[in-house]
Parts: sequence; C-alpha cells; structure tokens
Amino acid sequence: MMETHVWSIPMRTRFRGITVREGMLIRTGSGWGEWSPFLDYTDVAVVEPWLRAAEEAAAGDWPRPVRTSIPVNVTVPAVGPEQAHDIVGRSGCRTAKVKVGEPGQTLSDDLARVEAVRDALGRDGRIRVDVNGLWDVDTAVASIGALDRAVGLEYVEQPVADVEDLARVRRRVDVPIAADESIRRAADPYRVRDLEAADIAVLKVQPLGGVRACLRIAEEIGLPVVVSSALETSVGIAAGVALAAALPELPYACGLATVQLLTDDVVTRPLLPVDGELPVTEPSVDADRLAALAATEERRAHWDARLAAVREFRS
Ligand SMILES: O=C(O)CCC(=O)C1=CC=C[C@@H](O)[C@@H]1C(=O)O
Ligand SMILES: [Mg+2]
Repeated sequence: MMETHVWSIPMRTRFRGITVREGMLIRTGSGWGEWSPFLDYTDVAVVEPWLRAAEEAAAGDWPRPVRTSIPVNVTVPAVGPEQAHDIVGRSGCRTAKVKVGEPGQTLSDDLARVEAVRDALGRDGRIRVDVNGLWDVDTAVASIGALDRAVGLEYVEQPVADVEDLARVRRRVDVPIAADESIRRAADPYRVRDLEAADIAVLKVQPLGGVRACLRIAEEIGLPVVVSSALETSVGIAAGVALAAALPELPYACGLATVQLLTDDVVTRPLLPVDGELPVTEPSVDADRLAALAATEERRAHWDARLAAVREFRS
C-alpha cells in the first residue's frame, strides 16, 4: 500500500518562474519519498522517472555513503544586488551559484548581481553562474568573458540550450562548462560526453530516475559531478544528499541548499547548511507540518490524476 500526501509551500522569492512549490510525499512501509515534478512538465514520460526516484527513496534502497557531510553552494535567484548580497552573507556558504541571463534583464544586471556576491563572499569564495540555456553562442562567449573578468568564475552552467552549441561555447572560452538541461532533459545524456560539450555534469536525482540511476550516469559520463536539487522539501533533498554521499569523488560544492528558498518544510529538522555543508542524515517527516502544508482538495485531485497517468503509462 502506498500513502500519498500533497503539499503546497510558497517560495521566498520567485525562482524559475515559480512562486509556490507543490509536490507529493509518498510512503510505502516505513520509508518516505518525494515526487515533485514541476507543474509545467506535462509529458507523462518526463515525470515517470521522478516517481521512480520517490519509490527508490521510500523503499530505502540507497547506496552506502562514503562521506558524512556535503559542501553546498548558496543559490542566488535573479534578484537585485542588495538582496543577492544579503542571501549570500546569511548563508554561511563559501560557494555561490548565481542565476544570470534572466529574460527582461541585461548583462549589467548580471554584473551588478555577481559583483555583490563577490563582495559578500570575499576573495576566496567561489562563484558559478547558471544561464538555463538562455544565451546564444555569441552572447554566451561575450557574457562569460565579461562576468569572468569582473569576478572570476568557477564554471558556467548550461550557457546555451543546444548540446552542439554547448560544445562550441566550450571551445571558445576558458571558463569550465557544466551541463544541466543537456543531461536531465536530453533524450541521450551521453551526447555531452561524446561531443566533449562539458567539463562538469550536473545531476538531479528526481528527473534522472533516482540515486542509483544517477550513480550509473556518473560512472558512464566520465565527468566530475555536481549534485543539484529540483527545489524539493528536505525529503527530496535527502535523495540528493544520498547521491552526493555515495559518489566516489566529490570535487565541487553541490546545489542542495535550496530548502532556504522555501518558506516552510515537511520535516522536523530541515536540511539546511551549517558552515556551508549539509550533514548526511535522513530527516524525519513531521506529521503536523505535513498536515499544515496540505494542498487544497483541487490541487490534490490534480496530483492524484497525475499519479494515475504515470501508472497507466507504465502498464
Ligand atoms: O543548483 C542549485 O544551486 C539549486 C537548484 C537549481 O538551481 C535548480 C533547480 C531546479 C530547476 C532549475 O531551474 C535550477 C537549475 O537549473 O539548476
Ligand atoms: Mg541549472
């Protein structure tokens, strides 16, 4: 038997166009898993692997950890410089991932934001930027150059959408390139490897079908891995932590400090960073929080229908 709970949690600041995050917690036996594909993902074949990740979590079928804590980056949405400074300053993290290339904003907005982040981090903090594929090749080459000259970049994540363009950009800049959408939203994630399109692989547990599936991709893709979240509650973040804890090498901070982007959580002790690290622990679901954050009947019906569609697709 599977128990399901649909939750709805407002975001602190708008992120990837989202102001309220919704999802389902599933429980089978004693274990919990999170199923929270974004609402704009309407293709059942796309949201099915997200459910596999939740089922693996609920079954407690995770590999053995090889480390006890995970260094993480603070995530900075496309906000103004003062707010960016404040987010980084309060985070305790030594690495910041900054959203740039937001539609409606300019390169000067991005420069002001990364400069504020550099100021908050100090000279030896690391700054990576994420473009979510919004630049074309020439804009990417020029913008990466400008941002790198201004503050020094650790790497740039998905500067362009197309994997062949990603390879083109990589050949024209010195800053390392990380692939995110080219892995999690691609028919063939290994094109990144075959085209030598990236230096780093960003892996997200839910879209890629679970911790074990990600470990296999990490092995096959032959690139250093950054584990990143899909803006989950601490139940979903715990799966990212399990992957990061099991990887043989972890040379970069992970993008798993996103519980702070939500205004609330469903566990007793949220997975928030302390001194820039997350502990490798499994949080306990808090029945009272889960009840308080329960979605409306209408939203619950939406998620029930979504789940039924995945089951139908599988059969
Ligand atoms: O990597 C991080 O620091 C946090 C997670 C994060 O940035 C994202 C999570 C989910 C969807 C995305 O738009 C975004 C990303 O592109 O990496
Ligand atoms: Mg990304």
